[in-house]
Amino acid sequence: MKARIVPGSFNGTVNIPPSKSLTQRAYAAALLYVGTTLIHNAGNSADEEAARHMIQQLGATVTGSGPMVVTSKGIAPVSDTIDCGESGLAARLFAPIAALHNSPITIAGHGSILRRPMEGVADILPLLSVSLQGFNGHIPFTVQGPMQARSVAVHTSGSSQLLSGLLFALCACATAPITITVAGLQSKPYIDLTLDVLAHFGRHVSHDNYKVFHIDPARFEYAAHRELTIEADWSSASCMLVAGAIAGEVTVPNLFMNSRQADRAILDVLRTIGADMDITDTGITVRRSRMQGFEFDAANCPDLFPALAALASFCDGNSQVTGVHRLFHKESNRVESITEMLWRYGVTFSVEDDTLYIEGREKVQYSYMDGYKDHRIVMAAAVCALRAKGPVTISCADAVGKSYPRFFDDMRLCGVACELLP
Ligand SMILES: O=C(O)C1=C[C@@H](OP(=O)(O)O)[C@@H](O)[C@H](O)C1
Ligand SMILES: C=C(OP(=O)(O)O)C(=O)O
Repeated sequence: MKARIVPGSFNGTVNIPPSKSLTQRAYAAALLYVGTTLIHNAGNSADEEAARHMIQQLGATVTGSGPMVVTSKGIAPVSDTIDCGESGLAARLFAPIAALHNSPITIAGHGSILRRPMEGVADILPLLSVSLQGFNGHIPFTVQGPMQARSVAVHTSGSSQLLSGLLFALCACATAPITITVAGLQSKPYIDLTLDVLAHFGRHVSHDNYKVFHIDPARFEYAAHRELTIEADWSSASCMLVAGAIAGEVTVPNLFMNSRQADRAILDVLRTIGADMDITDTGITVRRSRMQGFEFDAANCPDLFPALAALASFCDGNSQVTGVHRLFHKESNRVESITEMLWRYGVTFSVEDDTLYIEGREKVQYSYMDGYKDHRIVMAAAVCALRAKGPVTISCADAVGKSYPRFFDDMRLCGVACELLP
């Protein structure tokens, strides 16, 4: 599917969907801890639905059309394959979790996840007595436990997601104190989210400055009342806030300002560049204004890169976004997809070492955009289109379903003339 967007103003109120990172973690926790868990405001993007199906394949019952009611007796697989869809987090979260069980379970998926490296899996899981079959560095592969909890050392420079999976799995099977020693951790806020969800379920894990994580079952508490509400998604919000900042006025009522989500950092960027912004009890409003070029290190919030590239394209002067090395193994190679987007829009940019340099301008060229089958590229390209010199067509527009299925509906609600074409 393609999206054809006519440039124009973006004005309105947008209710941002639930955080997919938190929804996926909530499903993992609800599976692991025996009993019933109520998840309010769970998201329904493709990645969240993949996580929901995975816990069902691992034996949980999920019912409910409002709050999700998850009932679990622990891991009791009803299938020998669990399917992560295209979700990197679901693959890396549920591979160690599936390995808690003694039957062979294959982690399958489709699309871009088949190319994304599953770094650490072959180094770590066998040390925990998990056997691996058919592992060639990528999905699909088969794990067979039961995992034996032991202290391990993990190198995580590519992705933090396997560490999240290990934290969930080791908290579920540790019977004595153990440690996970971590080198090269990036995307630290995502580990904070993991620790927050574990703590919500009574599994308190401490760490020494993200280098050594201490899991001590003596510190665990029984979480009798298990209910949690998923915050709105700052990653999805970042695109809408940038759209307001460059093309009109947007109000987002449902964001949690003290969130620990990585992409809440968009707020710091908007403040730094002098965006016209009000934050009140009822939400955050951002209006189009002149904004200064900025310098920002996005290594810990890599999903912000596409939206930041869109924002920088309309700031005065030059901007620098560091952390390019975090972009190679996402749904697309985002160094390639972001720079191609900038190039097609006629924006002057360069990549030097780990930094993307962008020179802002008043308007961008209109063009045919390759969405790279990557939700964040499609959304960033759609936002830039608001300030193009003519209509823009973006391929693979349906990719937005991975995190923000209503993205184009919300654009239309904000007055954007946007057509979806086969
Ligand atoms: O744990 C998570 O929810 C995520 C962690 C990040 O990945 P990396 O740890 O691979 O950077 C992020 O890019 C991804 O979209 C979601
Ligand atoms: C990279 C992303 O997700 P994941 O790694 O979970 O597929 C993303 O949402 O941008």
